[in-house]
Amino acid sequence: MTQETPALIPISLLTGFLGSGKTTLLNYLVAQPELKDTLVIINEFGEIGLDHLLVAHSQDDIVVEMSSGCLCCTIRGDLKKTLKDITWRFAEGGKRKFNRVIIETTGLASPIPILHTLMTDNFIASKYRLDGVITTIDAVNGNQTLDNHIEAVQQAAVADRLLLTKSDLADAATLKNLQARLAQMNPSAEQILSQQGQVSPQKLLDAGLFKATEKTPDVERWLNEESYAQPAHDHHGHAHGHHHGHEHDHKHATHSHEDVNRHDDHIRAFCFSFDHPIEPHLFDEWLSLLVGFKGQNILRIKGIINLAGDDKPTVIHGVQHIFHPTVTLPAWPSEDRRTRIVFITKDIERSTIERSFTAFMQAQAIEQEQKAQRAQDGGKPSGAW
Ligand SMILES: Nc1nc2c(ncn2[C@@H]2O[C@H](COP(=O)(O)OP(=O)(O)OP(=O)(O)O)[C@@H](O)[C@H]2O)c(=O)[nH]1
Repeated sequence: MTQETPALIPISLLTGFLGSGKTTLLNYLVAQPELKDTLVIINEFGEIGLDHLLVAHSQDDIVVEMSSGCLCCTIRGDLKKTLKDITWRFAEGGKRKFNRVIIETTGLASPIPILHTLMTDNFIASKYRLDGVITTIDAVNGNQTLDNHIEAVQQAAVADRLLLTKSDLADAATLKNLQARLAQMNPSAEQILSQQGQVSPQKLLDAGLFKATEKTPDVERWLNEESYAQPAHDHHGHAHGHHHGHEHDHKHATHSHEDVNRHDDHIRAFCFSFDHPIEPHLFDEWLSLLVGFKGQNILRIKGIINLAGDDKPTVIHGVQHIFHPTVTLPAWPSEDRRTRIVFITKDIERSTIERSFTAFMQAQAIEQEQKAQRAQDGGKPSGAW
């Protein structure tokens, strides 16, 4: 299924733990000329709409307050309704007044349910596309927050951009430690340092497959598979895996409390490549099985797939068991026709996924051999049965 998505309104999801600088960032961003046509949707938590006032103050006609409480719990209906309403509430003379949306989520929750809503709701998909997830991490308290809150780990793991805030306050060693830790958890997300929310909007926006201004998707940048390590090559037809976050790293973790079982010690980030085209039905079966059994623990999966019988690449993008509708790209972005899939998982080792993939690819090899044999036999019954 081909999707020409550039006309859809990009949505950036802004997440980050309590006090990590989301509002400060938003206040800066909405004042930038590049974002003058941006509508901000803010989740209110608690009775005092401080965030709302702050942002409303800077650009009061573009803020929608979602006041029904925690975005995570009430998201599906509310977010859908809000995204529907704003297309006419913020229109003039039949023309929409915004061309981009930022949703700020509450700092206490995992952004995953929101991602699911954005990826799967038919109405939302007909008008909007997910541009990317921006996660703010407090450079001073980030390490501690990651230690103590699984939500913060989830926020970092699903990010496309990691904005390290308060870098003016952090000492160099703490910052370095945090950066290394985040790179291990989510190698492909670009890390950007900021002070008082100041950051070039271009660094945060257009983080998805499509850019607002260009028709051709930038799949290489989106997948950023190189960040997962250099390919070790073999030609034996199984998956080549590259990974971050193996046991070795635990022992040498730059963490002062060896007894603390850090949430992100459970996170793995790795990449597979596969040289040969894959039979579509086997790929579907493999993915369904994997997601069926392990979906909860797959924080993010992105890939470009070479399906047998199709000269165009297929792009997959999932968060847990929920997948964005498959996109077929108009062409391969380069000469490299390998299937490449990147994973960020919790409590799933690379070897588990590699084994399951290899098993399916062995099934494919057998299937192909049988097909070739049948062709050679000229369709004669084999007599074996
Ligand atoms: N020194 C310094 N302070 C910052 C920076 N960014 C944010 N702050 C301060 O940190 C505090 C929290 O920032 P907010 O922007 O309110 O954080 P938030 O993520 O919106 O917080 P919640 O809405 O509670 O989740 C505020 O007092 C900010 O002024 C920064 O880069 N440097």
